Amino acid sequence: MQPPLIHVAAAAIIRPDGQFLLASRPADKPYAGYWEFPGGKIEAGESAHQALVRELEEELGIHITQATPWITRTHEYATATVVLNFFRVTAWEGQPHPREGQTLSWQDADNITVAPLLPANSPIIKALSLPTLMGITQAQSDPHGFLSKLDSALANGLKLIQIREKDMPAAELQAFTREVTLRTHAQHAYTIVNSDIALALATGADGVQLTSSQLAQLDTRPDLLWVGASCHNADELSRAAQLGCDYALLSPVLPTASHPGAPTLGWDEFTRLSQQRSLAIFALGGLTPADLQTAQQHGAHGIALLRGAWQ
Ligand SMILES: Nc1nc2c([nH]c(=O)n2[C@H]2C[C@H](O)[C@@H](COP(=O)(O)OP(=O)(O)OP(=O)(O)O)O2)c(=O)[nH]1
Ligand SMILES: [Mg+2]
Repeated sequence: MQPPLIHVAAAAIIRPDGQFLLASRPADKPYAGYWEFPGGKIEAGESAHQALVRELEEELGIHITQATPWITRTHEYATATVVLNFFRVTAWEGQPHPREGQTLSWQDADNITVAPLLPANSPIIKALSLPTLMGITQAQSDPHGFLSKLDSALANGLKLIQIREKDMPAAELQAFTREVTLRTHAQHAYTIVNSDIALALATGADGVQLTSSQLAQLDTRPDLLWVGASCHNADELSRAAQLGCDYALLSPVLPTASHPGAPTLGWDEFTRLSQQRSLAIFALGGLTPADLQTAQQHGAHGIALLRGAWQ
């Protein structure tokens, strides 16, 4: 017999300081004492968002006013398969308080102090430590000048850099990657290297961004903290999820200066493609920092910027 399929809506309730709320499951429920994201089962006739609003009123006495769809993970427990629809909740009315005998705790993704977590939740905690804004380097014409732009961007809070310098000679790229990594690490930020796994490993960078052709060829996830993939369609997104990537860049969302007139996804297609995905998705293509909220409203984890990150 197939185990029953249970659909759940759950919330990463995120404060402006980045801390999020976990709750310990009350004594009368399965997995009592385990820590979870507040939420619960979607009832017949409800959307995931409606279920989330209801559950957070019932469990925490808050009324949420800003919730964006985020990551969907399926987990097989012994007695049921659970489809968890996670949302990022960033605005609410009222103070969260335990209404069902739970214990509540605000936590940092990098330093979880409660245990045990529900087994399905570790990838979600990891995704909470993934910054929402990625800057893709544009250094080829002037690597030295670029480093001072990088320093300003880091000083302004940029936490995720992707090095993508297709035309830089290998020796120069290696030195550049080491330099960028030193500077990002000094600011507790991450460096991702485009496509070159060996370079990422050799330079102490934090991750690799796989191209679509690498995605098709690799059969194991590279051994780095962050593995992302460049995706343009549903098949590539599925492949990235299968390989265990943490995130995908989905592009091109809007027209770009570099490819005028080229076909774009637009936000509707972006939403359709990114729905029900088990990994975080960044929108890329023709965006500015002001598009972050729009992207998240359409199901993105965040946005990736080329020139817009360095102005
Ligand atoms: N709320 C929540 N449930 C999770 C998480 N991770 C995870 O695997 N689950 C599983 C545990 C449960 O099997 C299911 C959620 O069901 P629940 O017991 O919270 O449902 P509910 O609030 O509607 O409770 P009930 O009234 O039906 O007892 O999803 C999570 O982070 N939050
Ligand atoms: Mg619940």
